[in-house]
Amino acid sequence: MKVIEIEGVSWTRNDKPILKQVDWTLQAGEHWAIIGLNGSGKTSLLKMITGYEWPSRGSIRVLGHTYGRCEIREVRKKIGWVSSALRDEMYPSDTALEVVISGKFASIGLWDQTSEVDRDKAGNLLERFGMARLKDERFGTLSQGEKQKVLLARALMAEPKLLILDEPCFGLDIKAREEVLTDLEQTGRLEQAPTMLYVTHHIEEIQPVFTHALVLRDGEVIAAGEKHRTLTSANLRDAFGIDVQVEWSDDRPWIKVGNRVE
Ligand SMILES: Nc1ncnc2c1ncn2[C@@H]1O[C@H](COP(=O)(O)OP(=O)(O)OP(=O)(O)O)[C@@H](O)[C@H]1O
Repeated sequence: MKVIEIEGVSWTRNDKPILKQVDWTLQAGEHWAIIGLNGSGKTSLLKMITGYEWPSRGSIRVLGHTYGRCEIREVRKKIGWVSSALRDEMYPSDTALEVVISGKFASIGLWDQTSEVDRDKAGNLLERFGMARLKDERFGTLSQGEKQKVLLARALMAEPKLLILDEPCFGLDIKAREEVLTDLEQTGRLEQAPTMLYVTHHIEEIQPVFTHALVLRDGEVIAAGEKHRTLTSANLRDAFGIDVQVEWSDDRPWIKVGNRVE
């Protein structure tokens, strides 16, 4: 099954081309990383996938629904969203458990009745990420890394088919970052794992569970496919405009930086 099918998508704002003729298919069973510099169009592509922006040209099909011919709000219920920005959007006085439960309703704060089943499920998700002991702590008092784990559990509460991770490790120290990455690795390997889409400009965050990568430069796809074939020194030099060398270690790519390429 195709999870995302993007055909000939271009997006222009104020005469500025932001996405240029993007073609991309993501099949079930694959987990993708989207790589590109600041301003290369990563967030814009995510907005197309979640239907918050509309392409100037081309077609978008997500989880079998063609945008323009479906109820996008229904599709969004199957898409989980985790970003670093979400850390600041939750109510600091809600407990970690309440924040996780709110994922069921895709709401900020808890406004609906919750059941014993919801509380158990949220508790189990926190436990999966080693956070059970913090379930009654106020969200605002948690560390950045703990908040991000709570937000991952929150996204999984609604059992999404597609999980979008938009720079989830932004602002985390190396220990917290590795903990969140380990949780993602574990999530992607679950039997009922959602398809994961990880957006970053730090390629060393691409865990072994990610199978494919799409490299963007100035709104254009310069490489897309199996990660070892796409995350090459040549492609990343092209994408980043500096001399870089990629080295793989334990199936993770690491980057060494040389001189600027003109
Ligand atoms: N709604 C909009 N109107 C006009 N320009 C926009 C709009 N959204 C994005 N852009 C521009 O499109 C380009 C791509 O932005 P986008 O946020 O998609 O990049 P990005 O790869 O996600 O960058 P970052 O890593 O900094 O988040 C940028 O130059 C940005 O200023």
